[in-house]
Amino acid sequence: MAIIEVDGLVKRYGDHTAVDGVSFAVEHGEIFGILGPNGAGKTTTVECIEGLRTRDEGTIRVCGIDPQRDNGELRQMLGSQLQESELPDKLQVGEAMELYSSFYRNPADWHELIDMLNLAEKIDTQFRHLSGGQKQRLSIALALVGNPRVAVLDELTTGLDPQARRDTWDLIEGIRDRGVTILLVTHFMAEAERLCDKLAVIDSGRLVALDSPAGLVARVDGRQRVRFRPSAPLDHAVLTALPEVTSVERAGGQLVVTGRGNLLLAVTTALARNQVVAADLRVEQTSLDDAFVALTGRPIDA
Ligand SMILES: Nc1ncnc2c1ncn2[C@@H]1O[C@H](COP(=O)(O)OP(=O)(O)OP(=O)(O)O)[C@@H](O)[C@H]1O
Repeated sequence: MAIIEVDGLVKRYGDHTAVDGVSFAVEHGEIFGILGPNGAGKTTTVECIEGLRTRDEGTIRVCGIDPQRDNGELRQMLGSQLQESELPDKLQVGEAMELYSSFYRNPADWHELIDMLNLAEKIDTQFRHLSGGQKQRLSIALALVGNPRVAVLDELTTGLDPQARRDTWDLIEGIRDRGVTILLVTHFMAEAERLCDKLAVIDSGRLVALDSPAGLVARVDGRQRVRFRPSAPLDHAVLTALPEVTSVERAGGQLVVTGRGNLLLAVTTALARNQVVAADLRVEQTSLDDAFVALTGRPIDA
């Protein structure tokens, strides 16, 4: 059963159409990712879902509620991650949890949440003295304190170091296991691939694909990359002439050959014929990054 339904969403800022006819449905219990480059319209989309922005066209339902019509009821169902600037510097962790609990009819046991998020030792610590990772964990705790059916997490792991990011991913999976549906905004491929059951890929305000990470990769499957360091200068035409090869690029001292079929055999045979040895040879399979490039024509961070 769909817990969030977005149909033909349009949002304009003056002459600029930030979201241009986006439609998707999020099923109960999913981790649903909205993936796209900076400025694609991801935050605008989720803020329309959260009832924080007024849409220009289309319909939205969250647990059957129109966010624009019944915002009070929506607040009881939906937990939003706070932006860092929204908490006063001197507010202590325990005080923040107590305050936010008071906003809800049926709050969670915040002490239990604080334990789960590994913040028990920080209950008396002021917000300004928390590390980046601790602030993120507190913002997740605050998003969950109302016992929401849906949690919206926007750029959750931006600014975290790799270990804190992986810890946060484990945490998100734990929250989903408690039955909370998660709407996750991200521009990290690894995060999308690791966490999301389904992804809406948004580019320039439009939905360009709606699929599981594996489904997106499968669309461009069959494409491979062979990467190596040639032992001697090599005319690229030797490789581009091969029917298996679609492109040859230089990356530092390496050559990156993209293609299909038995690419490895074709490339190594051509190199041997030209008395070139391939050092540090690696074969890379298609990733979500490749799928994104195939869908939008450019890498996500371009
Ligand atoms: N309040 C606003 N007024 C005018 N333009 C806005 C406003 N908010 C966003 N925009 C513009 O709308 C477009 C979409 O912005 P949005 O923040 O939704 O993108 P995003 O995909 O979340 O980007 P990011 O990853 O950088 O946060 C951008 O071009 C942005 O500059």
